[in-house]
Amino acid sequence: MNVTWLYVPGDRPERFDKAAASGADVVIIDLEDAVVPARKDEARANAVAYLRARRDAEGQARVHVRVNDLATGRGLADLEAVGELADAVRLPKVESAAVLDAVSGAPAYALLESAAGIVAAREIAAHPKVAGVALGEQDLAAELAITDERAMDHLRLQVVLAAAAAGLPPVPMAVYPNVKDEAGLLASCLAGRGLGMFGRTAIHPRQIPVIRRAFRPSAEEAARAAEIVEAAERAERAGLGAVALPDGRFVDAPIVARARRTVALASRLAEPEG
Ligand SMILES: CC(C)(COP(=O)(O)OP(=O)(O)OC[C@H]1O[C@@H](n2cnc3c(N)ncnc32)[C@H](O)[C@@H]1OP(=O)(O)O)[C@@H](O)C(=O)NCCC(=O)NCCSC(=O)C[C@H](O)C(=O)O
Ligand SMILES: [Mg+2]
Repeated sequence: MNVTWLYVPGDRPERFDKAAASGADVVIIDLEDAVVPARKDEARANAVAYLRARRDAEGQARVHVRVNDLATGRGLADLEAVGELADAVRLPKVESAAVLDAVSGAPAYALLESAAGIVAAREIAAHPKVAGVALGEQDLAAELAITDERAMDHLRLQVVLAAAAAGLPPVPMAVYPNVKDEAGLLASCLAGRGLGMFGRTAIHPRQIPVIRRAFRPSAEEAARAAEIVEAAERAERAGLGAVALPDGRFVDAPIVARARRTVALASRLAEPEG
């Protein structure tokens, strides 16, 4: 399961390899808002050249491309150019499921970045071409004049629900816009984790380890989960579906399922020793 995605502007090809070596699970070459209109053709050509030249190697980051808005000719031309080469495409400013009918080729991730997009989240998430959804919080905050994090939490939860109801993977958090505020990034990731979000897109390589730390179960959480799994296995051998731990905590099927996920995640995100 991916935890970190790193954006790199399509007109900075000298940074593509740095992004791939950053430790991010996925690199997103951006052709949209990080690129000024005058450089968009060049950015698309850079993305195509990079994708054609890359060699799949063990441990290599996957490469996604954020194309321009599919409601524009430029977005459709981006899709035509990179759709068969990228591991996935990210579609900005999706506001209705209808626009997704144009998608072919790589799996598509829909970005909900406007009031209309949030309102249509359920139908967008349920579209068969959609492999996942995420928010675009900078665009949302600008459109809705949001300055209170609690307001953003309401929007996040709507997308979390739409994704879960459609059977999509958990929703990753949107970019944290200050590349020097690591404490703020960590606190924000922990808050998003509490809303059921998982993983985060980054805009700078230094954000990657902070995001991994935030979504890695703590040693205490991992130990508690392992204890639950062991108790469940003992209960199963005794023919019991529900038991209480010595400290009074109740354990049944959904609690065990969650604990198993935590154990697996702790192992997947374990820091290398030394
Ligand atoms: C934010 C940046 C413009 C900062 O760039 P800069 O000031 O040049 O960074 P540094 O001097 O700290 O760079 C240090 C070294 O790190 C490399 N670097 C920096 N950023 C990246 C990157 N993204 N990928 C790869 N490598 C990177 C530099 O090359 C330096 O390396 P070295 O010279 O060897 O020391 C910049 O980080 C940046 O452009 N970030 C990405 C911006 C972007 O793509 N934005 C689009 C996504 S945002 C979004 O999606 C919002 C959403 O739509 C919404 O609505 O919410
Ligand atoms: Mg945006």
